[in-house]
Amino acid sequence: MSSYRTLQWDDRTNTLVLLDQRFLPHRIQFVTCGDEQQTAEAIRNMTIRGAPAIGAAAAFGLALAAFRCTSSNPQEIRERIENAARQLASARPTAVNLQWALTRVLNKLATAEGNPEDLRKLILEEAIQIAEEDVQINKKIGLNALQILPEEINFIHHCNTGALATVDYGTALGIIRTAHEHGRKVFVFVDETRPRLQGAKLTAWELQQLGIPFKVIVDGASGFVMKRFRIDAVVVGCDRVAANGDTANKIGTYNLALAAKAHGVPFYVACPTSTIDLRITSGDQIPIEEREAEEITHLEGTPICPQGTAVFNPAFDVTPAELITAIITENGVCYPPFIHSLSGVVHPA
Ligand SMILES: CSC[C@H]1O[C@H](OP(=O)(O)O)[C@H](O)[C@@H]1O
Repeated sequence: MSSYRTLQWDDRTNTLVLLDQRFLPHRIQFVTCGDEQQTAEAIRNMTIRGAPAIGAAAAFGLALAAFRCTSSNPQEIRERIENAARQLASARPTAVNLQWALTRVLNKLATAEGNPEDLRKLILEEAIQIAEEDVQINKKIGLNALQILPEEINFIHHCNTGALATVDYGTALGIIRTAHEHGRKVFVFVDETRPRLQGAKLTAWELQQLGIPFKVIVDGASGFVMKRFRIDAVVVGCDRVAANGDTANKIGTYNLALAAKAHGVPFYVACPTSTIDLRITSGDQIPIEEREAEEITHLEGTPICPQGTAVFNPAFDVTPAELITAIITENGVCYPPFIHSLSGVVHPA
């Protein structure tokens, strides 16, 4: 059984078991996905969320499609998997890791031969490989960040980018964890991150378990925190980085970057190179997911707005490259001009 922090493949039943993040931190419960449709719905409703995590889940969703296809005709299995990839890719549009993981599995399938059992095994092995690599990549991101962080660091962090947003260990929260584990004196101001409160619910839960001191703040307090306290760095994750360094991340990141610029606080983006999309030249080309109004008008199911209130609920925003100090990847730290430094880490020599 391949078991990780956010997901595991049950090889007795050939199903995908997800830690249901919608009920954390107060309820630990799981969702079992039996096919690609259930996996796509789990990604869309944020049972599992976080760019690298949904990429890995989508890859396992293709394995589910292969195992649920009982045809003995290899071509029919290929068709089922290709249809499954389209269904999974449509679950959430912003995080490029979804497309990246699906494309990686499809490319593997394109050159494969063999009977249906061979194809099922190959796809599952590729999904497991993607998951295993993600954990190692996150640890490398953390180690690369150490070279640019001081001995004592007060962070502001946005959303959740820890083990729960990845297969394990985390990206931006992985940097915070690595600094802590390497003896740096770390403190974190945790943006609660409206409307889904990934910071207040998930990041707080992870930091408590890691024994890292923190305080939760409302998103709008970050500027005042930079004015009132010594903040050494803002560190965030991301969902898609354009070739010029413009970065899509959880809504509120752009405001945070503006406040950091105004206060001269370094603003770091952490990401695996799979989140860098060199196919697009700028952040204007990044699709921004809009989610349902209830995420804003309700809190834990209780209405907080007058009935019929209209909302604008983009799940992400785009931080322009000029507000970003550095982008920290598993292959190194990228500084402006990102148009050159990013291609160096995506295609290392
Ligand atoms: C490891 S980066 C995770 C990234 O994904 C989050 O979005 P969501 O919770 O909607 O999946 C957020 O943008 C994080 O920065």
